[in-house]
Amino acid sequence: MTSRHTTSLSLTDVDAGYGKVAILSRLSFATDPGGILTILGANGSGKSTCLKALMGLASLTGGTIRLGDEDITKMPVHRRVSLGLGYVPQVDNVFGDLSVDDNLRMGAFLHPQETPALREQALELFPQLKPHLRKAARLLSGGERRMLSIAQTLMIKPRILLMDEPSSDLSPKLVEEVFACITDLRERMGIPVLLVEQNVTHALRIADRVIVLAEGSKVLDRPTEAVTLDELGEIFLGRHPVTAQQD
Ligand SMILES: Nc1ncnc2c1ncn2[C@@H]1O[C@H](COP(=O)(O)OP(=O)(O)OP(=O)(O)O)[C@@H](O)[C@H]1O
Repeated sequence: MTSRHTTSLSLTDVDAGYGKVAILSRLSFATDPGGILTILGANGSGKSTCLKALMGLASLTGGTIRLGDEDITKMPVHRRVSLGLGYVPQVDNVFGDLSVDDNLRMGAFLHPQETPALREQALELFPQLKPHLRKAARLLSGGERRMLSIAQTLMIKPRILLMDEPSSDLSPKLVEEVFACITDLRERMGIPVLLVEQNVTHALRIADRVIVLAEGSKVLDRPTEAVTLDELGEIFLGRHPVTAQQD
């Protein structure tokens, strides 16, 4: 693991939402260097909003966000990206009419001289893309497009990856493949991952730590081995006492 990836991304007492609609309430946590932290919660609990707040895509009405020692609370999205926040949104962000290769090359806009090396590294992690390099991205399968979306984000040399439901709308086989890729990129590149997921079983299998949100607030924050599926089920159904501390 390189020192690039030891940076922590942290939120302190963050209130955020959309215009006047408040969604997140006094949310605080920090990522662990090189680990996979998963954010779980029922539909509408604020998981995606949390990633959007970190990227500057939701409105913050309170609190601070830091990347390492740097206060990024008021930074525009493009500066957060240039500092190394890699965001893979839930909806594919690939350019359908461009070839797979051009999509990858465009991802390297921050490091144009390093395009060939970054491209090679991305294709090593996602060999499934190699036979399709000349194909328009819209012709890829859902799973291949998801992989291209992750590979394209890797081209910015992220210090941390924020992934919003990478398994959504994929067949069970493709879900396995995407999760294997996430584990692989953590192991081979040491990039910390903040993973929002609906697929609780898979997320628990690969994550080092789990945060659960309910109605925009953190109600659980623990190492994965200290979390049970029964307990999560109770929280999702709203029948569990609030235990926000990391214990
Ligand atoms: N652009 C928006 N404007 C207003 N409200 C929004 C907007 N986007 C999301 N919301 C609302 O914010 C709340 C939290 O949504 P969010 O997408 O963060 O939840 P989530 O936990 O990721 O849900 P899911 O698992 O269903 O994707 C929901 O009530 C949603 O309707």
